[in-house]
Amino acid sequence: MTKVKICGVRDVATMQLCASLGVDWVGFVFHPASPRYVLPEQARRLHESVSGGLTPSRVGLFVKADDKTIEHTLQTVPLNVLQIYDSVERAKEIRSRFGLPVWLARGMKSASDLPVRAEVDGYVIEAPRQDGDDRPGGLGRTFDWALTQEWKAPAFWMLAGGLTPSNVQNAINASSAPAVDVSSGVESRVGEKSHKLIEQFVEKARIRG
Ligand SMILES: O=C(O)c1ccccc1NCC(=O)[C@H](O)[C@H](O)COP(=O)(O)O
Repeated sequence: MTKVKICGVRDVATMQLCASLGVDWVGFVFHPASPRYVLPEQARRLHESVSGGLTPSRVGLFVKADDKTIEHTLQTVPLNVLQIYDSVERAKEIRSRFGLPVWLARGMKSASDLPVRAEVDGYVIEAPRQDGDDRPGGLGRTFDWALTQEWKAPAFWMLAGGLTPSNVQNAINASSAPAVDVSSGVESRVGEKSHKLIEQFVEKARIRG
């Protein structure tokens, strides 16, 4: 079954919905410029609101964050994975310093942007940045999913960027992605998750193509 990550979770009700649906990962955005930003203390409260049962793994998103920021975050909320918007070298450094799996986000302009060696634990394969973007992800923008169809992925990866309940099945079929990641496509407005859209997305993503 295709795995699902719901990114940009900011409120208890959405966290609890993700847990009840058996979502595989939730993403907390620790990038202050994001409309989905959460403080580490908020993320801890979200985590505590579902702990005890079967809970989604917690992915922390960091954009060019320094060690101090990551350290403070990890002291406040237990994370399972660090999703990094930075260089391969910095991603490796973070992995060895904090001892947690690191996923590196990669924007796809062409198939040559696809990683050929496993430099980190996983890749979030998404749309490329464009001039004027105020953040590196969570922009609801797609790319050509067929780029990954024949790719021999060297490590775990997930497909991200512009996915919605309406296109996620096509996206999985076209890309052969083992996991999908969504934020904007399950929101009623930027930063506000829609429970109905999350339920629809999870259901569609799990249908075998
Ligand atoms: O969501 C943000 O505002 C954000 C800010 C900085 C770095 C990453 C951010 N989001 C990444 C994601 O939510 C997902 O990994 C992915 O890009 C899916 O985004 P979307 O196209 O909105 O579904």
